[in-house]
Amino acid sequence: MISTVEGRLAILAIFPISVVVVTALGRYIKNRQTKPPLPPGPVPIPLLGNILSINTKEPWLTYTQWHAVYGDLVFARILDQDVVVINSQHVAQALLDKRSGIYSDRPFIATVEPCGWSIAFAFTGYNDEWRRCRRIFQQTFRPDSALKFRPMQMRRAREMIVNLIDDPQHYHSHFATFSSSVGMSAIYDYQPSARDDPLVQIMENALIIGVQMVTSERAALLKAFPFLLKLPDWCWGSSLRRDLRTSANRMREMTDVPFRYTQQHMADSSSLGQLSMVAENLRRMEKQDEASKPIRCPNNVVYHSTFLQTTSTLMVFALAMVSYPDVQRRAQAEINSVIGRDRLPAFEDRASLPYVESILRETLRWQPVGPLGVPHATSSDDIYDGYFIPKGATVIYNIWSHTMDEKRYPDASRFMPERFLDVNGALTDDDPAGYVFGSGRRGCPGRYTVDATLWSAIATMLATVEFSFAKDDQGKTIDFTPRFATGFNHTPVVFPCNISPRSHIHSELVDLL
Ligand code: HEM
Repeated sequence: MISTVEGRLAILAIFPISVVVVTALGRYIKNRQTKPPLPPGPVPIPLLGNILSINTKEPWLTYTQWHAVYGDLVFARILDQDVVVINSQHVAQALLDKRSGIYSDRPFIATVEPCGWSIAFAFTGYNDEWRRCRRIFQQTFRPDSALKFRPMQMRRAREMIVNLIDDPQHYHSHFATFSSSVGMSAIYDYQPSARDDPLVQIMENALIIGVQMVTSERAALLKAFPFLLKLPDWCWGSSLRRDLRTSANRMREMTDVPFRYTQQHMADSSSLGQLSMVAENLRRMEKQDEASKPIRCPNNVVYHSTFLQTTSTLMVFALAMVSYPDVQRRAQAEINSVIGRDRLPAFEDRASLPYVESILRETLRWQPVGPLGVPHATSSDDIYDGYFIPKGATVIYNIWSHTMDEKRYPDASRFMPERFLDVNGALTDDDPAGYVFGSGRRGCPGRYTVDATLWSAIATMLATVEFSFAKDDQGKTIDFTPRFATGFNHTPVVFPCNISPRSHIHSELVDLL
């Protein structure tokens, strides 16, 4: 009898359980039927996802291999994070540009806050704070407004030549001084000294460590194992925490010191600060009585971008000139025939120097300094080309895969500016600026400024100096294999290089620089 009652209870219990199971099963089947599949990609392993198959030092190489196997849109997992890799310019335009309302957020990067980069608006989510910062930035750096920097950019480029001729061995340092002096002038109206400037050093020290910390792969590690932030200094594995702390302190210094400089100099002189971004905005805010926070936020990233990206691009240029002397000779011949030898290139000559222009394009393509740009994130679910892209996915734009696309750029690992010229020597429509600066609403707002900065430096260097392989004490060429520092940036490590003034650059001309 008892067993019959239990049996009836069991039958009664089975009913609600079956309802739950059937409903869940129904939902699962419905989801499978209504939700399209995720984009193709490598099979993840439990908990770790695909992290073990990613080259964490140069992830763009892995993503480019995936491109060959899975196509233009690849889905992967880094630990518990959904990741979508965009491998074609066409897909980047379709998603980052045309659907920018969905694709303009930034992912949570666990290292950004602890390493002091949260004030950099490049990492801010797609929100009102970002809009405010971006507006401030655009007011100073939009194409027509950026024109005002041109005389300063050219002046700085010529100063760099004097340094290069004077002290060629430290060419990297002169590139860095040039890049930061353009940035410091544009942001703070600060004029760094030609060498060992204290503010430039503060900036360099802060960035060098920060860029290693904010890569998606390192951030995923901290997100998955947040206890790494709590480890005591003596414990194995605490180096991440120590590096983050050092970075945060240096970032604070890097934000405050030059900002105070501009405030001080605006107070001392009414003429100073007229052209810089901070000064322009301080003035605007004095009138509008706004809080000062939005002024500060874009500064760090401008430092980062002008300093690291510009310096890295000039390093790529120097590497190309040493490795491909024919290219250098052809560019110098163009400059000689268009400008002559008695004066230096000016922005007005730009349109008449297509080969120099093609060198700038090839420099951006050959070794892109930001091969993965800055990651985006989706703010809602999306369906593209029959594939489901979930809300909250990190979206990585793999710029490297375009630059190395053998169909578009045959012999892609070779530095070949001619690929951007047609049979008549005129520039083609293919300009890597269309992808190396990212895409959509978060695309690089500094691109017009940096385009002029790079052109002024490259054209002036080609007109005045000669890059060649360095020689040892016995006069033998020092051969080397290029090495690259990686992290957020991809930048050539300093290599042996000889820089000498071109034969017609005599001392009087140098004095005129
Ligand atoms: C060769 C030099 C440079 C390269 C290759 C470069 C490239 C990029 C890329 C790929 C992005 C991410 C775009 C995206 O999310 O889709 C970016 C963002 C950004 N860049 Fe640049 N950049 C360079 C120089 C500069 C300069 C000189 C400035 C400042 C004057 C600058 C300011 C910024 C800012 C503020 C952002 C963040 C935009 C946002 O999140 O809304 N960049 N840059």
